[in-house]
Amino acid sequence: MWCCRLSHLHGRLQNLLSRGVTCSAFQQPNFKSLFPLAIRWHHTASKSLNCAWQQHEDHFELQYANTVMCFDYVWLRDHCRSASCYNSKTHQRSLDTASVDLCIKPKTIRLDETTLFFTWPDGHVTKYDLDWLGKKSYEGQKQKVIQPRILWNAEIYQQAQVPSVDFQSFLETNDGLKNFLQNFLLYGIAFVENVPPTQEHTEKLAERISLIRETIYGRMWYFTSDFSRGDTAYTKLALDRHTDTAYFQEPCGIQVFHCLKHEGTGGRTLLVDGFYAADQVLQKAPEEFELLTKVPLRHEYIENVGECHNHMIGVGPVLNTYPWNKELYLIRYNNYDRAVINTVPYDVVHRWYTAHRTLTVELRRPENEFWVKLKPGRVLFIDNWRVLHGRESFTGYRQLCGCYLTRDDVLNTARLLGLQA
Ligand SMILES: C[N+](C)(C)CCCC[C@H](N)C(=O)O
Ligand SMILES: O=C(O)CCC(=O)C(=O)O
Ligand SMILES: [Fe+2]
Repeated sequence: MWCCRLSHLHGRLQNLLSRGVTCSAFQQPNFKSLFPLAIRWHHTASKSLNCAWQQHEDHFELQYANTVMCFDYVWLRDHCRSASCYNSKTHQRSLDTASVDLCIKPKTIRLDETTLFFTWPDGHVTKYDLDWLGKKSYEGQKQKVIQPRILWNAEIYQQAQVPSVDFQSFLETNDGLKNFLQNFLLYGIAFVENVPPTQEHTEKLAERISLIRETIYGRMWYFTSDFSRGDTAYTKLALDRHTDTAYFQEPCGIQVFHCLKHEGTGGRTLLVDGFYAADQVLQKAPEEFELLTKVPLRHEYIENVGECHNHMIGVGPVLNTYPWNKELYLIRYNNYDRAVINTVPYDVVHRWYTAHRTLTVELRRPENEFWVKLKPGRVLFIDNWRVLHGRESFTGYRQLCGCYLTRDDVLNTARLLGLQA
């Protein structure tokens, strides 16, 4: 067959899938499938368009803009943007995909300028713009850059001199908000300055970019070292680097911290870019990185203090990557809240501990630690899916307020401002 430029993963997927549902027509060799239309290439008249296509037995192949793309026929029918298949006002599919014959093939295919026309056996016509197919295809999106990020250690972050955004400009201008979000997306942390040191003003900030995620800790939280809750956060003890709410099925996306008062010593905040550390693991020990993406873990929060009774459990690997491009999108790292491991046998457990140690060594390198003293007026936003936080032990009276944000809504705001998120 001509179209052999399938990625490894894709190849394996296809093997797997071909053992599942296949169309009987493909299994019985007939004259047509022995002599597919492979030799009959269709070229566009204009050389400048640089487009060629051919109709294979089980897929449509398109060469356009220096990319070879292979499309499944059901996919081509399913993504039809005609008025009866797709509501362009709501951007929702109207077509019932289950009504599409899984063995569907177009009756005819025609290219006119930059539009491909597929006529289906029932006479329905689907039009595709070549650029649209180029952008939306598997092969096209594989080439697309992943979320732009600047992975950092303390030196990289400090040298970058990332500016903080002023409270007023954050609240009142789209540019202020956009700059803030751009930095937040790039580094996973961002600061707002000159915020009046009250819970109400902190809440206003949060609401400017997102919905506040209410949790067992409340909507806005306000805490001191009074052990009002059954967690070390509510003490004066040091806290090693961690991500919060690893014990939720979906850990909180963003954490907001505003230190309203501290009369005492210590209490500095530690920040570590988890993606930078994970990337070091990927470079040095790729099979350990892989294992950290594979072994599912439980994290657990059990609380019985005063009126507070909670038992939360979240399941997922330490490193979460997208299966199609291996991009890391979430790290769950909380050694305090990690529950009993019993999801894999003992030999895998041992390899997992080795991999976890490698990651921990990276996370603990002093050069990866960025320390800041939170002060009244300076609000810190942390991407809790990427950047770990911790704190130094402290003395005296210390008041912190803040909240969690829903990640979807922060990204929504970023996209509406024209940012890639
Ligand atoms: C105080 N505040 C509400 C911010 C967090 C409390 C959560 C602490 C928990 N061990 C965790 O890491 O998720
Ligand atoms: O007290 C601090 O600075 C942070 C404590 C903490 O980790 C948390 O509240 O999530
Ligand atoms: Fe925390």
